[in-house]
Amino acid sequence: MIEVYAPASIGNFAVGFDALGAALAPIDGSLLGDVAVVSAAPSDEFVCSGEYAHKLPSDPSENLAYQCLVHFRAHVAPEMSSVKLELKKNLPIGSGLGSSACSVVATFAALDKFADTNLSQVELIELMADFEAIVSGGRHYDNITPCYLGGLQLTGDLIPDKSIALPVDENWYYVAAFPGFSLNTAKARSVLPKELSMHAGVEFAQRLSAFSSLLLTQRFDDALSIMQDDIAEPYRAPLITGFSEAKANLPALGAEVVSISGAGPTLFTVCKTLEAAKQCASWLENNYINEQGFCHICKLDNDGTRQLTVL
Ligand SMILES: Nc1ncnc2c1ncn2[C@@H]1O[C@H](COP(=O)(O)OP(=O)(O)OP(=O)(O)O)[C@@H](O)[C@H]1O
Ligand SMILES: N[C@@H](CCO)C(=O)O
Repeated sequence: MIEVYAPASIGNFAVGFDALGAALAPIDGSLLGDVAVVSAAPSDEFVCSGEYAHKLPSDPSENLAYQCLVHFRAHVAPEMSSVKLELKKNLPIGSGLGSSACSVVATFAALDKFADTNLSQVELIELMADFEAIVSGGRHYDNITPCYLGGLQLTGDLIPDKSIALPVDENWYYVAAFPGFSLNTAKARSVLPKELSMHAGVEFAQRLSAFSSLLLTQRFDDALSIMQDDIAEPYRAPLITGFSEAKANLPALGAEVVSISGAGPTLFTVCKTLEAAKQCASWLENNYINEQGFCHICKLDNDGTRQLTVL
């Protein structure tokens, strides 16, 4: 039996729309992500379990994880024996935490291990991106690659090996708050302008390249000073109840950055101290999340997708 865990991720990471993503690890040691379990079976079987399984279509053919199994058998490992695939759906749907990416990455990584196909990093990333695009309203790598590789990833189709890891200040904390309602990624992409002005495009390129260079030269405070989302946030903030209020209140509590995680509605902050992170988490728990929501103080998950057990 192969059991693989795939962590939640923050797509865009404020300055890198569709181009930056960061994997999250709650500091309390809990796992924030999906798990795929693959084991030999007399015939193919799919089970979806976990806290959010009931939010997914009951028909296996509509579940991305099962679709990955069908594709893998047809196009990657036709000789693979029959398997039981269990997806433990531990991330909320439409959360802004890379939920569909977690299911896809965990499933393909588990199948690659089980079938001993030893796909390359690029082969796996391309497979994963193909499937995540089915439901996300566009092909983007900024959940897939941080989820798979861990850390903060500068990622895209034109990038060598599809992704480059960037360093961050290891002292940074990330508070991720899922408010308890969903926002469909495809809907959140539909409200974005189809084109950028020359000025906006140049400024986006300047901001992203400067941010990346400042991280690579360990100028972390300077990187934080330009970490803002001028591309998606202005159009998506109105879709997220409470976001503007959080953005107005959290800096006074020590949030260096407040931005939308991926396509939302989860928001995240970057804090330099644990005390500031705790203050922000407390405010968010009292003002941003409902009874279905949650808030985690995190560090980056530098391990990415990994096996939990091999039996
Ligand atoms: N295993 C799966 N995990 C997540 N979504 C799935 C899965 N299988 C099918 N879906 C469908 O894909 C769509 C996911 O849409 P969307 O991309 O908005 O959310 P998400 O990927 O779950 O969240 P996130 O904003 O964190 O990326 C939903 O309609 C959901 O029903
Ligand atoms: N980068 C994509 C998805 C991130 O989760 C978006 O913002 O639509």
